[in-house]
Amino acid sequence: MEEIIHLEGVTWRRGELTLLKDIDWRIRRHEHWALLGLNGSGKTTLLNIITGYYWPTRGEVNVLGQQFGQVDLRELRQSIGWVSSSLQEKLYGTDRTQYVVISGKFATIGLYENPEESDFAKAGALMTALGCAHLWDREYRTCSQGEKQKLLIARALMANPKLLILDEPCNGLDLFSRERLLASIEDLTRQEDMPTMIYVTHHTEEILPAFGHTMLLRRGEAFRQGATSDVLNTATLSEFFEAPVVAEQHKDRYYVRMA
Ligand SMILES: Nc1ncnc2c1ncn2[C@@H]1O[C@H](COP(=O)(O)OP(=O)(O)OP(=O)(O)O)[C@@H](O)[C@H]1O
Repeated sequence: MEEIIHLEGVTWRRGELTLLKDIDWRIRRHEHWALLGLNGSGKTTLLNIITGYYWPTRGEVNVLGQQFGQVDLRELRQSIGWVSSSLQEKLYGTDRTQYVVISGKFATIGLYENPEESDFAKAGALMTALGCAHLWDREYRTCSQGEKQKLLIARALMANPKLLILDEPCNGLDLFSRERLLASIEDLTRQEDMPTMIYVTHHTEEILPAFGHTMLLRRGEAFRQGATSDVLNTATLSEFFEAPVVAEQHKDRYYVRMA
């Protein structure tokens, strides 16, 4: 399966409102994408379409080679990891972090199955890869926001997803926690057997070089999409934000300021 996502003409209406309009999007395997848009631009709505929680009013949705309408969505969702802050609130604060991670294999909040030796080994390896192995026996509630995000990514990877959605993972992080989390994500993208990733954000500077493609979403429309280096420039972003901005490149990342 070479295509991870293939959307054609996806439109989603709610009453009088058109919240997504004619979205075409094609993501190939191992092609990591950034999805950039301001508040209310439709990012979460689009993710809900991809994960089958919303049904498009019009258009075709094919995810992981499966055409929606002919697929068991619960089964498909087992191959998609969606890391978002809303999950953080649902987890049990008193659980040890190792169980928070391992329970990702079973997609449960709390661990009710007997994990195997290999599950502990895998959780340990993932936590090491994300730089949070030292938290192994800690209560989840005692971890910082940045640490929790790393644990949630490890948790999502326990299920061997083919698609990993990182939904604004740096929200609420200070500059240094953010950079530590981004460095861990960058490390992951370099490892073999990692899923194709979609990184959702409001901020261009969070888009790592590994996210070689970017879609700009504005008022439910795909304003521009393509190679990140072609999309994140002063002219395109000024038009996109409808405000004069300057995009500056520093170490293969793009920083935007008001002109
Ligand atoms: N079920 C719904 N019914 C009506 N309107 C909705 C529904 N879900 C989302 N919206 C509206 O659709 C628009 C896009 O919302 P969405 O949450 O997808 O944006 P977003 O890009 O994820 O925003 P943010 O960055 O703030 O999370 C918003 O105006 C929102 O109020």
